[in-house]
Formats: sequence, C-alpha cells, structure tokens
Amino acid sequence: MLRQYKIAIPNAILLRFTSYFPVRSLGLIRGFCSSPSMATGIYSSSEAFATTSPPKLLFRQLFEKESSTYTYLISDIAHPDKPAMLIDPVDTTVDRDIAVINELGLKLVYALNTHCHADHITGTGVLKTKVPDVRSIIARTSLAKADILLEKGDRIRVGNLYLEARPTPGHTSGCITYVTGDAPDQPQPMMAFTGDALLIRGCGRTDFQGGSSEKLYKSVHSQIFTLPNDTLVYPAHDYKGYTVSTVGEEKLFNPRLSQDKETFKNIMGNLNLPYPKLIDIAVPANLVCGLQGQDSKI
Ligand SMILES: N[C@@H](CCC(=O)N[C@@H](CSS)C(=O)NCC(=O)O)C(=O)O
Repeated sequence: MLRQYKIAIPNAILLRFTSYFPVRSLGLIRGFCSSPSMATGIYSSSEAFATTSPPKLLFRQLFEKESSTYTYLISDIAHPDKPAMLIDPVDTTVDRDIAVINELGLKLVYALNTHCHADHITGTGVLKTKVPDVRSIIARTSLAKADILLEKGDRIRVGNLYLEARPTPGHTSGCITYVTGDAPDQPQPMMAFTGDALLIRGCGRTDFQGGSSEKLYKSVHSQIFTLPNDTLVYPAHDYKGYTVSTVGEEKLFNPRLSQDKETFKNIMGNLNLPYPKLIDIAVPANLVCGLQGQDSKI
C-alpha cells in the first residue's frame, strides 16, 4: 500500500517521503500528517534506518501463573537489530522475559501495557531499570505514567512490524487493544492483543476503574468484532486453560459478548466477583509504571 511517512532524524531535521515499506527500525507514528509542521511522530535518537526487506515475525506467548496473565513478545527478526516489544509484562516474571529475549538475540525497545492492571504489578517499570533504553507505553486515557502515552490510531513499530492502538474502554476507561498492521507485508492472519476487553469465551469485569458494561459492549463490537473473522485473539488473562481464539469464534461462542447489549449488561451486573486480591497495591503502583516508592525515571 502506498503511504506517506514522516520521520524525525536524530539531528531533529524533519523529513517527509513516500514509501512502499516502513523504513525505521522502531518508532511510534501518530497518524499520517500532511505537513511537516504537523509532525508528532516520536522516535528515539538511537534509531537506525531499517532495511526494506519484509518483516519476519517472532512471536512468543508467556504466562504468569499467580495472576493468570499472558505476556506477549513480538520481534521483527528480519531486521538486523531484531527489535522487540513486550505486551503486558508482569513484575515477577521480568527476569524470565529478559532471559528469553537475550537467548533469542533480540533488542527490547518497548514495554507496553494494555491498561492499568488491578490484579498484578506491571513489569514495565522494572524492565526500564534492567534493560537500557526501553520505553514504557500505555494509553493516555489510562491516566498512568509512561514514556509514551498513546492516542487512538497510534502505531508502535519494531523493525518493519507495527501494532495499531485501538481504544477499547469498558473494563477500565483506558484500555487499548493492539492490532497488527493491515498492510500486505504484515502478519496474516492479523493478531489482536485484547487485554481484558475480550477474554476467550469471556471478558473483563466492569465494576471498577471506570468500568462500564455499556462501553465494553460498544468497544468490543466496534473495535474487535469488526476485524476479519480469522484475526487471532490473544487476551491478557485466561482462567480456563485457553491460549488463543479468533474473532469469528468469539462472535459466535463468547457467552457474554455474543448476546444482545441488554442481556450483556445484565450478565455483567450480576457477576458478583470478589475484588482482585492485590487491587489496593497494584492500581497505585501501575499508575506510576509499577515503580511506586522506587526511583522512577519516568
Ligand atoms: N481472582 C483474581 C482476579 C480475577 C479477576 O477479577 N479478573 C479480572 C481481570 S484482572 S482485574 C476480570 O475481569 N475477570 C473477569 C472474569 O469474568 O473473571 C485476583 O484475585 O487477582
């Protein structure tokens, strides 16, 4: 697909060009601007120019058993730097994640959260202290601190792979679903990292942190169920032993979200779940990238 890209190079000169391929090794693209004066792309000063070879996805699903949390590792291993990102790392499994990254020869550049978690402490802050130059990312609407605060439609790039940020509020007001690119050189089928908005045969609760069953229903139906049916669904948690689903499968078989809106709201209003055990510790910590009471560079 022919698209226009703008880049900020290390000496702060802004360039605008047209390309069939993304050419940065990593970066965040905030929309596509038509004039250099409107540039809002964010790039690190250490970025190298990428090759124009097609991306090759390395993907790992990692599990943290105390909170039943999935962490996802994504890298473009066709790029010489093998730049990588982690989605929803947990503080207690950061060393495991770093070991995998080192074993595979990857360079971790981004640590992303799908939202401000209530049941465990994010690993993004700890990662920043252990791996040089890692930048933390979360939605601006989460009201949490991070190096990069995402807006709707922002793209996070590693090598020639990118994820698009789709706001999916409802579990919390700052939830984001990250979706792989829709260009021909991006992974097929597409992949959606749904956080707690959409779980396999379930969904995130809506009874705290700005939760709203009305909003969650709209988010999932407008931002996730509109993706191609073969889109792979990777949630932030699973409590039943599932690992992956598809959009088509969840549209048909999700016992909550396949219902009409009023039935869904009724189900969500009667879950009667106990609050997460760590909520009073996790939420304040996650609002500061998991580094509460510690020396944070954020
Ligand atoms: N028992 C766990 C918390 C379980 C829980 O409430 N999970 C959340 C996602 S983490 S805030 C959820 O939305 N669950 C939906 C469901 O239907 O189970 C603990 O104490 O940590």
